[in-house]
Amino acid sequence: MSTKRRSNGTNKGKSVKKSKEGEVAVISSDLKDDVIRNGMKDAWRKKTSFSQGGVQLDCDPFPHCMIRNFVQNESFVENLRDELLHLNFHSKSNDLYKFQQSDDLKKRKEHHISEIRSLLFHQFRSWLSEVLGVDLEPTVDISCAKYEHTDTLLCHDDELEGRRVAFILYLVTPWDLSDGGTLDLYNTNEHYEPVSIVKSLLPSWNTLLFFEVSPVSFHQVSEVLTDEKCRLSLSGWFHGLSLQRPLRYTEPGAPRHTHVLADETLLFEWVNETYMDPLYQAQVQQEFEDTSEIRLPNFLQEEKYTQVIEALRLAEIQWERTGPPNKRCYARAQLQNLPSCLKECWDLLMSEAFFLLLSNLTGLSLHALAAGDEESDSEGQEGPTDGQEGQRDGQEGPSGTGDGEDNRNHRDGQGPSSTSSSTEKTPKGPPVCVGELRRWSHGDYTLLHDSVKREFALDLLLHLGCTGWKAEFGGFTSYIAHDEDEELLTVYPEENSLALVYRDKETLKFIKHINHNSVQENEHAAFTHFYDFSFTYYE
Ligand SMILES: O=C(O)CCC(=O)C(=O)O
Ligand SMILES: [Fe+2]
Repeated sequence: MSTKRRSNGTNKGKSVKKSKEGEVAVISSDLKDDVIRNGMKDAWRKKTSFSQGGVQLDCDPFPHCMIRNFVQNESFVENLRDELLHLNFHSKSNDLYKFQQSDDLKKRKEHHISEIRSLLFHQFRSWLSEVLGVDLEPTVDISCAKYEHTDTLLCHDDELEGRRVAFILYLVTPWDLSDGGTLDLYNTNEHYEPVSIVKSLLPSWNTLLFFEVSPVSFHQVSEVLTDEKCRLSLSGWFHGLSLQRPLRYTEPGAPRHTHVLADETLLFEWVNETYMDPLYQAQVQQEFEDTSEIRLPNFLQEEKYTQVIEALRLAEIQWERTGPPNKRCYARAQLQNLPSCLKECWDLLMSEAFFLLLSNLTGLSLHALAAGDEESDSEGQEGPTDGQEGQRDGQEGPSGTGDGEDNRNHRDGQGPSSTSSSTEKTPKGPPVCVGELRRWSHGDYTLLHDSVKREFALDLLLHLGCTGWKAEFGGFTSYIAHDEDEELLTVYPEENSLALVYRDKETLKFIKHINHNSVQENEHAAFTHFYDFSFTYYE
């Protein structure tokens, strides 16, 4: 990446510096034009489209507006870009994003940065306030972001108390669709949940985009695919009275099942006999009780493992895409027409004998015959990885977290079940489980979110078809402590290895976005996706 973009080779030393420092940012003349201002006002009120000069408003799927040549003087923008590139950048990565963020720009004294800050939060804010017919506070909320190869910011709505209008000023060299990094806008369903991308905007030099932050303003920065260019931008929010937010929709939890009565021979046919030895089980249990996690390599017997892999690769499995995209994005096998061998593996994981095996391996009370069942009480157990209290979820695990540090997480922590359930005791019924057979490939992920209950649970992951998979591709399961950025445990895909993790109510998990490296660095097409059986057991 060159920082010398369109630099003027004829200017020299001191004189350049001096003229740079005196350089004033001049806002696009379109924003001083009464016809445009009135046209915009009218269109915004009616939620219709408007286009004149460099200003273009579109209200589908939610109101957003592009202003081309936002700063009139080109050289100012070039110098601003150079100034920004000299800042310190910090790598940011969690469930929702991977990118680099600059030092805080609120108080930076550099000339071009202070100039653009003042232009945005004085001149432009007053134009915006008038056009939108809303009071916008002088609060300065701005940072600089750098997205490079495999960086992304997944589906989110920007909603956070006080944010009223989001803006992004793009400072990119010519950008193509094939470079990735588009700003994708989602439509929403009757529950205000994002459904699919209906518009993709290409970033372009000196173009400012703004949109209203609302319950339906779902968007993402798609993964940057170019490894030659950097997607540089200034972005932030104008603050004002937030729009009314409807109650967040709570998904119905996937139904949980008690064990199925299956012939015990299933267990002996399928599971590596090492794990059937009571002495070995006792050792595993000891380790699990100490660490709340364990990996059991070569879990399926060789013959069964080979059959499963063949079925996964060759058989006709009906995969359905999961959503909504602000929560999850991967393929899930439909159970109705699962090939018999996979159905058998599924039955194994749900069988009474398997519940007993898990009890013996973990010391949890998943079966009446498990030792110590009477006195064991999940509420009293040390949590998996951090020993804190409280998490319960109804679906695949995660619950919301705040990211107070930089406000990029865009979750409000106000899900209907986010606080109340953490101290409640769950009435005990028989042990139950819920499971999925999933396929993971480029672009897939799960995100932390607020709308799930928190509870103690045993997670089981059996990875298949992932030989050659690298951590840098993503696709690993990350366990984190609620309300903290601290990573507690990472489960990397390992071939035919069973991972067991006992989590408490405060432990959340997500699957890291699978990036472009998974396609680019894999010579073997077979490695571009992998599978897992993902089950959760509740005492
Ligand atoms: O850079 C963009 O196009 C959008 C950035 C964004 O959505 C955010 O920072 O919240
Ligand atoms: Fe955003």
